[in-house]
Amino acid sequence: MEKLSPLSHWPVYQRDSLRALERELQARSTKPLMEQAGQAAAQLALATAPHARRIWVAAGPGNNGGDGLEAAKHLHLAGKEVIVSLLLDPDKHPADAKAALARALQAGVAVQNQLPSAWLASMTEQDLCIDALLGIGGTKPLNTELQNWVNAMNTSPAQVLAIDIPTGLDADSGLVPPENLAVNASHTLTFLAGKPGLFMNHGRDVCGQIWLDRLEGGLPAHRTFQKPAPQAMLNVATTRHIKTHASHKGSHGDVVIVGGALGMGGAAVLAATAALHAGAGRVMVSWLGGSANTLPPDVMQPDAAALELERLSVVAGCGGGQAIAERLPDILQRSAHLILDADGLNALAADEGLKTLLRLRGAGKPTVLTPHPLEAARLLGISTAQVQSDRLKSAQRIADLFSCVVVLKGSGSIVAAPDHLPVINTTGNGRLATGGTGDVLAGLVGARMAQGMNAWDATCTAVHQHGLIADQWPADKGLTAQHLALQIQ
Ligand SMILES: NC(=O)C1=CN([C@@H]2O[C@H](COP(=O)(O)OP(=O)(O)OC[C@H]3O[C@@H](n4cnc5c(N)ncnc54)[C@H](O)[C@@H]3O)[C@@H](O)[C@H]2O)[C@@H](O)CC1
Ligand SMILES: Nc1ncnc2c1ncn2[C@@H]1O[C@H](COP(=O)(O)OP(=O)(O)O)[C@@H](O)[C@H]1O
Ligand SMILES: [K+]
Repeated sequence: MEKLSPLSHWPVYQRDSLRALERELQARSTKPLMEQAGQAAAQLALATAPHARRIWVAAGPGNNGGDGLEAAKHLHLAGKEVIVSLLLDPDKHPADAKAALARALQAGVAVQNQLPSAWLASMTEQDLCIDALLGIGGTKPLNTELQNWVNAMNTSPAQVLAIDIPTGLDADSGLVPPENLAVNASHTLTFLAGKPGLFMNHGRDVCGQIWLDRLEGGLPAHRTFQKPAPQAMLNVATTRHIKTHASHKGSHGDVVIVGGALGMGGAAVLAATAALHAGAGRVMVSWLGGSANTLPPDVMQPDAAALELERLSVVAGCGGGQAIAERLPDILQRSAHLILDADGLNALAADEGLKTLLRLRGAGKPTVLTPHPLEAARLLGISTAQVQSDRLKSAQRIADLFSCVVVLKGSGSIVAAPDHLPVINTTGNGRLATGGTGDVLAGLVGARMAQGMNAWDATCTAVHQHGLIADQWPADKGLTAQHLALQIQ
């Protein structure tokens, strides 16, 4: 069993591929997967709620419920006071879950078909609820009974361990539909591989600490098998730019921020500060009508005409307003490396000519696009809700459309590029949802590219580091974009 950490490099599968993986693994495993899953859940329950006296297992009608029944059996045998509430649909009860029910009953587990309300009312914080209602088969809104059971878990003082995914959360999208509700878990033990929904949108809020058991314990040691391809990977190993002794400022690359229209100078300052602290050799701002007297003295302010874009990492669009559109044809054609952010992306979305120029840049002049969901929606000509309902696909579509590296920002940032498996970044949190943190990210990507990283590595590394700084931020100190930029190393 593995605990999710910023370094976890787990494969991530959507529902259909998970089913295929499950079939392949089940066919080769000497031990039924459900038995392994139930045992792992019981083990985690005992480790995370060691003083639990009472354990309530809410079990659903499918195989997720079967996992819960297996766990209940082990916990009962470990001496815990266990009640299983089983929402049974006898006609549809899968064979594995039926067998798990028989084993639990035989072991003496108390199984009933309703909420043990009085018993639940006397649970304490040390006790435990196990959510085995729905797993990856939960695709429809919860019916009233399921909602009542989820409510009982969410209002209990006891901890909640969700099996596979918290009930109510969509495994693929990470969304909880507005008319729905989801289990609010303290821990989630997921099986086989990561599911995209655990790491994005509402998933980040309802999963608590995430754990993975790949259920490979029953594979004969000498047998390997070709797994179906995952849809994404979590994180990638990050690299640091080391400044050698025998280097000078010219060795670490030059970044220019083209941004800061009148009244929006702060965005350019933030991007420049980030690039500076990330260790770029020289950082410049080319103003788009604004100016800021808060610009660090180490940042240069050259004339636009004097910029040698052909040898620069250009971060364009931060606080760019309408003015960026005029500069973009030149920037798109000449910049050595380009990071297009904010109003630069809005200008691109509105102009077919700019889109053509972007496509013409090709691989020789690498480009990174850093849209948030609304900017992504404009680029794709769809709604923000459509982007959020399949963040992996949306990021990949933009990457393929423009042959660029793309970061789709937000809860669970995605990095995508043509011919790459997308990466879901697991660092970062809601404290980043404050004005200007996106400008900081754009400046950081610019610095990493200036320092010689390719666009993919630079972007993955920057997104990871940006989120990690936010995760390590002191709980009693407000996070602002400016202070975030100052923390970059
Ligand atoms: N078959 C196996 O041996 C294994 C199964 N596993 C578990 O099995 C889960 C998937 O099992 P299933 O495919 O049976 O799916 P689930 O157990 O997630 O749910 C399917 C059942 O719930 C019902 N349902 C779905 N949404 C509902 C709603 N809104 N209101 C009322 N009923 C609803 C469906 O009609 C169906 O009966 C995984 O998430 C995982 O927990 C894993 O342990 C791996 C091994
Ligand atoms: N809920 C969240 N969880 C994790 N990261 C977030 C969240 N909200 C925003 N972020 C991150 O904060 C940054 C915000 O960028 P952006 O939306 O462009 O804001 P701005 O334009 O104000 O700089 C992005 O890196 C994004 O991924
Ligand atoms: K569940």
